[in-house]
Amino acid sequence: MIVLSGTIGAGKSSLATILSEHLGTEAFYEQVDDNPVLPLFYADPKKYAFLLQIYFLNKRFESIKQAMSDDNNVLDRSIYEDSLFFHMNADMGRATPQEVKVYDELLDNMMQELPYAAAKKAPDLLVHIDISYDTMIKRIEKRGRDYEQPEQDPSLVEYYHELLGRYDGWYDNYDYSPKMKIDGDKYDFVENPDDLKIVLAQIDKELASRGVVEK
Ligand SMILES: Nc1ncnc2c1ncn2[C@@H]1O[C@H](COP(=O)(O)OP(=O)(O)OP(=O)(O)O)[C@@H](O)[C@H]1O
Ligand SMILES: Nc1nc(=O)c2ncn([C@H]3C[C@H](O)[C@@H](CO)O3)c2[nH]1
Repeated sequence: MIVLSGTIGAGKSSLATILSEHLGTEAFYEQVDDNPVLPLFYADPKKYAFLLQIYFLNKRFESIKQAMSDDNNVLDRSIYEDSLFFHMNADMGRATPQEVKVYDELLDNMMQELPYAAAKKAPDLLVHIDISYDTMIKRIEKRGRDYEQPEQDPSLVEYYHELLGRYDGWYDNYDYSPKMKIDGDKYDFVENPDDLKIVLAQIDKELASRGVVEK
């Protein structure tokens, strides 16, 4: 299983579709537009941060179990990033220490079950899409989900800066599997076919060097 990581609007869903088609495998997506808790969270983060987190954790576990059935299936965000989001929100006062404790213990418990439930514990490769704040905002505007727009809620400017800052340290410390970075500012793999070729070649090279066989 290949896992994509990156901040909001980095292009994970787009790359998951492209990469799974390229490899002839299946993509597994984070539930967003049909997620009933997400709009509630953006409207009242303090009230809904914990519920949203449990929702994502449950869905992610389900996706991982399915995606792990093939080496080259593509998952469009890692379970470790869910934890990053939650701890950031908790540090912003949107979850109590008790909620954090319950979440961390539940996550730990679920991770211990993964090798049995999914036959494997870690992804074969993590592909991190790295983007700047400006790119992030452009993509969020392009996609146009109301509740994500800083124009509607100016406090999101700080939220997004904080999130991006945490992602840098997160990627540097990530050591659950082999990892690689894609420059999402430089390569417009959604609209530019030449850029897409370069990005796919970078991933193919990494997969080959890791001995993950292409279909
Ligand atoms: N490399 C790219 N070049 C140009 N546009 C892009 C690129 N990547 C993504 N986009 C556009 O940015 C928007 C967000 O992309 P996408 O939904 O793939 O992001 P995501 O990382 O899955 O976001 P989220 O974490 O919020 O689910 C979409 O409109 C998409 O078409
Ligand atoms: N609070 C919180 N915790 C998560 O684990 C999490 N994962 C994703 N998201 C939000 C970001 C995008 O708006 C949208 C799509 O990625 O969902 C999250 N929000």
